[in-house]
Amino acid sequence: MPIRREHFLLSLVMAGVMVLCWLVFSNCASVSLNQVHHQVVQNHRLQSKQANLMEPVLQSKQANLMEPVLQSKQANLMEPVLQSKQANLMEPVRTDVLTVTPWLAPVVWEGTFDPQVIDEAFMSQNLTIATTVFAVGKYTRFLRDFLESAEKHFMLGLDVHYYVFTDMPDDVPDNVTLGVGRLLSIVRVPKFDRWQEISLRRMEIIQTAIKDYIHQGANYIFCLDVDMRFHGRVGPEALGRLVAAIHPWFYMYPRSQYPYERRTVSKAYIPQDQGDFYYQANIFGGALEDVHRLTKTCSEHLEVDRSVGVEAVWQEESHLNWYLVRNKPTKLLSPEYVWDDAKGRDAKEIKLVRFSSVIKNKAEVRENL
Ligand SMILES: CC(=O)N[C@H]1[C@@H](OP(=O)(O)OP(=O)(O)OC[C@H]2O[C@@H](n3ccc(=O)[nH]c3=O)[C@H](O)[C@@H]2O)O[C@H](CO)[C@H](O)[C@@H]1O
Ligand SMILES: [Mn+2]
Repeated sequence: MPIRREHFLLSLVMAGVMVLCWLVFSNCASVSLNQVHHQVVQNHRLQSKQANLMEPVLQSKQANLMEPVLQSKQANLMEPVLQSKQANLMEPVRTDVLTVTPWLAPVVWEGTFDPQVIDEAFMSQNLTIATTVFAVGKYTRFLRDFLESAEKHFMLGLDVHYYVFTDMPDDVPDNVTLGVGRLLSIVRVPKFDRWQEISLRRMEIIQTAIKDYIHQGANYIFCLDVDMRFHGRVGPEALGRLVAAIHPWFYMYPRSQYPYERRTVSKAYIPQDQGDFYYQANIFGGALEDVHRLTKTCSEHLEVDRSVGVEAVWQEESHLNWYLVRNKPTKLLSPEYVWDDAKGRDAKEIKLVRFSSVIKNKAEVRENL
């Protein structure tokens, strides 16, 4: 019996050892399973964060990794920057002349603008500038110099469409080389008996032309005399909604001495105490709509004057001045843009003559002198 008892005890100890072993083993297994599970979760988390790795967002930004970082940031240096050369803009360049009107329109003088900044601002806009010029009767002789000098200085880099109004299309020079993007159309017009009539009828013809065909193919229009020559840049700095030029003979005078129409019977009448500047009709322009309104109003007023037998003292120029008292130009051109060769080159405020009237023998070229 004692032997059986020993066997029983031995079996009990072995069973205990086995249970212990099982417990130890099962505990180890569960630890390692937990660890695996944990790793899987961790891996899953990492992968989910990197789900977009296949999209080359970061890589494309770093495509030029071999290039120094600063250079890649400066890649845009090659693009034009609208940067004035003048480091301190608070120092006025011109102190000898008026550069802004009381209604805050700029007056364009040499030094008041940076040609490069202006060109960069306008060149990308694909602008077309319609340009009217009348050459009636003997005035066709001025066309060659006018056109050749315009091709050297007028709105270079922009598209220009010249409209030459003439009674003698055969006298329009056909061998003036026009630059790329520049066109010339000849429009036949009647010749009136008096030079004054030829000059003032331009308002009516221009307003009809803008309405009928010019407005379709242009952004701006300039209306120019033909007995003129370009000597210097007349570029997009001259563009604006309504642009007029200050007459070279009157800019130093007080307004009471301007040669406005002073007879109340004329529609161009301006009282002694009114008016800003005296503008010359040799060059005016602007947006098509604004110049259309100007030429239409002036031609209607010229017609009213005609009906009562009145002709303003300086014909269409008097009516232009009347209109501009009530409709202020948004940009004014200094007399650099409408000089007169008869005034010489001594005026110290004129740093650059850009466009000027040539000296002509009026008795010879005009119809009724
Ligand atoms: C200094 C002076 O006197 N200036 C006045 C004079 O300018 P202008 O002496 O500049 O007038 P102008 O003889 O140049 O005539 C104006 C423009 O009309 C055209 N044209 C004129 C006549 C002609 O037979 N054929 C022809 O084609 C041509 O485009 C010419 O450029 O007359 C203008 C017209 O009223 C203005 O009154 C000006 O202020
Ligand atoms: Mn003229």
